[in-house]
Amino acid sequence: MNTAKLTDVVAGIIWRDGRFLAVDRPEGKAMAGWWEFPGGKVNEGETYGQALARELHEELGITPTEFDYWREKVHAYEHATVRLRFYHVRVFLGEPRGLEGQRLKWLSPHEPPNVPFLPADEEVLAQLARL
Ligand SMILES: Nc1nc2c([nH]c(=O)n2[C@H]2C[C@H](O)[C@@H](COP(=O)(O)OP(=O)(O)OP(=O)(O)O)O2)c(=O)[nH]1
Ligand SMILES: [Mg+2]
Repeated sequence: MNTAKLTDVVAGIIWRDGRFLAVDRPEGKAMAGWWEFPGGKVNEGETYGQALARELHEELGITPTEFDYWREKVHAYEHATVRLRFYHVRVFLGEPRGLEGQRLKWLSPHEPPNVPFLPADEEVLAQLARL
């Protein structure tokens, strides 16, 4: 694995009433049509927490106020290897909206998602179901 090309990504598992928020990747993005946890690439000079707050604000218009780091997942796609850092977001301000044209779904961790999640997320979903 070429770690020189590792892309740091943060993603939020945003909880409400026992469900978490899934979004799809809109047309025009790499891997459009796949579903994921909201988030994105960490910018230079940013902490992970700052990156998470910025991405959730840009993509959903919410401000996370209580979140905890959960786990990491490294996955090699053809175009890049990503290091995903997942955070449980328990409290946030605002009502999530798909500001980049994403569709939103609140999913139970104990039911099959019935939408195609990005390959890196499959094992993460399986672990969520066991929490
Ligand atoms: N946000 C997010 N990205 C994921 C997940 N699983 C997964 O493999 N990825 C990958 C897809 C992308 O290669 C990368 C995230 O990059 P991105 O394109 O969404 O980054 P971004 O939001 O900063 O978007 P952009 O400004 O670069 O368009 O991580 C996930 O659950 N959430
Ligand atoms: Mg993103």
